[in-house]
Amino acid sequence: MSRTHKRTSQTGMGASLMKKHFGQHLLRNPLVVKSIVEKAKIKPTDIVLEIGPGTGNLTVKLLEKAKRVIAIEFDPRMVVELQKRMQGHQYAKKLEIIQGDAIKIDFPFFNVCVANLPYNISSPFVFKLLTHEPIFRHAVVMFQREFAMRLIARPENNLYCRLSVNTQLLSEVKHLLKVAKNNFKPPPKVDSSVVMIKPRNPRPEIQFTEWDGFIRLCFLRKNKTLGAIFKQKKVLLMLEENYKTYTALKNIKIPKNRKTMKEMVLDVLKKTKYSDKRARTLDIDDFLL
Ligand SMILES: C[S@@+](CC[C@H](N)C(=O)[O-])C[C@H]1O[C@@H](n2cnc3c(N)ncnc32)[C@H](O)[C@@H]1O
Repeated sequence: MSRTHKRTSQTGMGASLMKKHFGQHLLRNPLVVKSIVEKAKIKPTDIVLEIGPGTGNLTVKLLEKAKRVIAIEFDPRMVVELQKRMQGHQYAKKLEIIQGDAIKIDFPFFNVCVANLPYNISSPFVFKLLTHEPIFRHAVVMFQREFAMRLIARPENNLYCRLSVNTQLLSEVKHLLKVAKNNFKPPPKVDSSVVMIKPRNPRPEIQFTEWDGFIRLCFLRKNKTLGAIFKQKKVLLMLEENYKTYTALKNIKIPKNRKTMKEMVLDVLKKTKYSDKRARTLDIDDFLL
């Protein structure tokens, strides 16, 4: 049933065992657990990937619906707690626990992902989901409320940012549920939200690392126009560096007659008349032009 990265199954885990840096805020309201599992729309043939099962509050409910659950848990003590809970459980055989860091481990094949996530890994986790192959059906994930709002923010909204653009480019993202902090033990400092991330299938044909580097620069100064941002030498150098790192990483040969990033970006800005626009006002399709 388990291993370390290392795959290795409600306990009364004492508060003293909770590790702050692991973001261990366990769901204590069964109604919230039920609602998350319902929203995940799991089919009996599904393989579910759960990130951060903790003591298994969500896990046991996922096991009732899925063909298999693969759970990745970083904290070895939580793994032990979960194994204890699963001893003699009717669905113990359907569960596989992998002990390790969900950000570093290659995900196994799955159809649906469910996670009450430790908030400190939200950004790298979303990035990993959005670029994951093969494309899965959807993910239902609990985030800190403000992070969730950034994922779904639209142009002109204060929270609209690089994360919103990347997420909405690669997925349909929907707010599902507000979860107040008193539903957790111990309660976190802020409220949370559950979000559905449904990857676009097929995925838009972009080179993500390069694209992300470009979007990062567009949002570098929220109140500056794109023209002003891309006039800066420093920014153009960063673009060029991004491009070189990317091509080296992917072993791509740089064509001799290629335009420099400066030429390319200034061309696009001129053609699209975006020089006077600010990134916070542009929708995904505008960036794709
Ligand atoms: C917010 S708790 C959720 C626990 C449980 N799913 C629940 O809802 O009650 C987050 C869990 O993720 C685990 N965790 C923290 N960082 C992790 C990482 N990088 N990879 C996998 N699990 C991690 C924590 O140890 C903890 O068990």
